Amino acid sequence: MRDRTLLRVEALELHYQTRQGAVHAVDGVSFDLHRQEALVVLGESGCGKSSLAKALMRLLPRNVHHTAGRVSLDGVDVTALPDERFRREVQWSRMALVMQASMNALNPVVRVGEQVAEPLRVLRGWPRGKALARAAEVFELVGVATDFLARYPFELSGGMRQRAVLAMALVAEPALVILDEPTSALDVLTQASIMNALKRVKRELGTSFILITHDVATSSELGDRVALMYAGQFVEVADAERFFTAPAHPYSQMLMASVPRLRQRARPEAIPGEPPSLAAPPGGCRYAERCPYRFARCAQDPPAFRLGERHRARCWLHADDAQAGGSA
Ligand SMILES: Nc1ncnc2c1ncn2[C@@H]1O[C@H](COP(=O)(O)OP(=O)(O)OP(=O)(O)O)[C@@H](O)[C@H]1O
Repeated sequence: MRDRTLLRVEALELHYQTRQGAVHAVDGVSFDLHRQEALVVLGESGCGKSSLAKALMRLLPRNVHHTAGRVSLDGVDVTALPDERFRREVQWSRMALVMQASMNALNPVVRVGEQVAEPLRVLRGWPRGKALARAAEVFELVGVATDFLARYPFELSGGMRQRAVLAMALVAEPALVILDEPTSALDVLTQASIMNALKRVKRELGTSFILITHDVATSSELGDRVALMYAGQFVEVADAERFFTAPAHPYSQMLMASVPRLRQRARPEAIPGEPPSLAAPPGGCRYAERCPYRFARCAQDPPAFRLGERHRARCWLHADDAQAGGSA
């Protein structure tokens, strides 16, 4: 039987060089992603979500200070591949990224259909007609009428442009698509309809997704699993249902309490304080400063304790509940 695990990430690090010193944007992130599974990476602005996407895709800016860790796709360690092979065999063809605000990055003078078909021409060398025919199919899958293929980006609404960008990422049928804030610039109805289109893609093409967002409502739409990121680290990874109903980490609990609900008497709570600077992250637990349960042990860096099947929380409060196999 084929292994269910599509992606395995172990101790991934990405630090940037800045005038203030090294910024620890991704600092020891580990997780697994199964085939046809959607993992939501949730976190406040600046916690390192986009950097994680860039590290996975190896789209690194020039001021990288240090990278480390291991990324395996389909059981193959892709971190070991030289850049040229990674670009040829992995980037975009097996693992694609829809970057933040990419709907504004479509080429204004090229018809949308040509742009959606381009990955097939470049990556697979398909002739124009065949690539356009496939682009039309993917267009329909993400909810765009095929006559839009002949239009220019300025003739499309924001929602349609975002779907075109999704179609471009999906057209070569990568096993994994990373979506960085794919709907944050759109109105709620358009957001909902794009989320529905993504669910259809997941079902029909069997694609796995990593959905990056700061919005809890968006995350609950598509996510099978949730990873909560704080100051460059994953503080909790759990099944979505577990995360939304019984989160284990104090930060996850505060985050859930800060989400306004329709039938709620008590006012949603804001989380006091601010995340630490990633240029000088504190030793010990990075959330300790803001945590109401802080105790002496939090001065040491907590490992990710294993609380159940594929459930981990990086918090000393769970040291005693951790299952055999302990931290990981
Ligand atoms: N090229 C870079 N050089 C230096 N620092 C960077 C660079 N890119 C990002 N950072 C810093 O790294 C940290 C993480 O940034 P990142 O964009 O990954 O966070 P994010 O969670 O995606 O935030 P947002 O939701 O606002 O996009 C921030 O402190 C940011 O200022």
